[in-house]
Amino acid sequence: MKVKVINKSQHPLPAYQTPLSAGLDLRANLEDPITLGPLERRLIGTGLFIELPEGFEAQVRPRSGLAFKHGLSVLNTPGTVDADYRGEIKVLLVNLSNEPFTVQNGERIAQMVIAQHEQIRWDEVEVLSETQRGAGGYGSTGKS
Ligand SMILES: O=c1ccn([C@H]2C[C@H](O)[C@@H](COP(=O)(O)OP(=O)(O)OP(=O)(O)O)O2)c(=O)[nH]1
Ligand SMILES: [Mg+2]
Repeated sequence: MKVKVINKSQHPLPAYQTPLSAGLDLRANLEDPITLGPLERRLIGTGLFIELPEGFEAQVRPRSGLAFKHGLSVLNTPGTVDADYRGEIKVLLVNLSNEPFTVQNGERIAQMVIAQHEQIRWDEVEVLSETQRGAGGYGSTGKS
């Protein structure tokens, strides 16, 4: 599927790193490096603007390597980029470690997965169907 994109960043377009990758790595588009202290969060621009077809969203997710090695995550993961959004795609990065982390210009800080979704119409009723689970949740089925 083709997706319209405007690239105002200093970097190449996000690319799939392997043939079957789901995520396109997003690069920080910065004038200067940004240091995130412990528990600090920053909205980091990518310089990218996209036009998704109706029925699609882009999900902004953490990279597991950065999470594992440096405690870096995406605070609102999965971030939701709506198909009618025309602003810059941004990444809400958070440092969940005890050490400061410096984001360099061009660093791959998150990944974006394009996903299909439904829009619903409500069918408001008084009763829902009965199921084995019923209202059980939060560990109701036990551990083993
Ligand atoms: O990680 C993200 C999440 C959102 N957005 C952009 C695209 C999205 O369409 C818009 C609004 O996001 P969301 O609906 O999550 O935020 P909100 O707090 O509900 O704001 P709004 O009232 O503008 O919908 O912000 C990003 O660029 N990156
Ligand atoms: Mg919203």
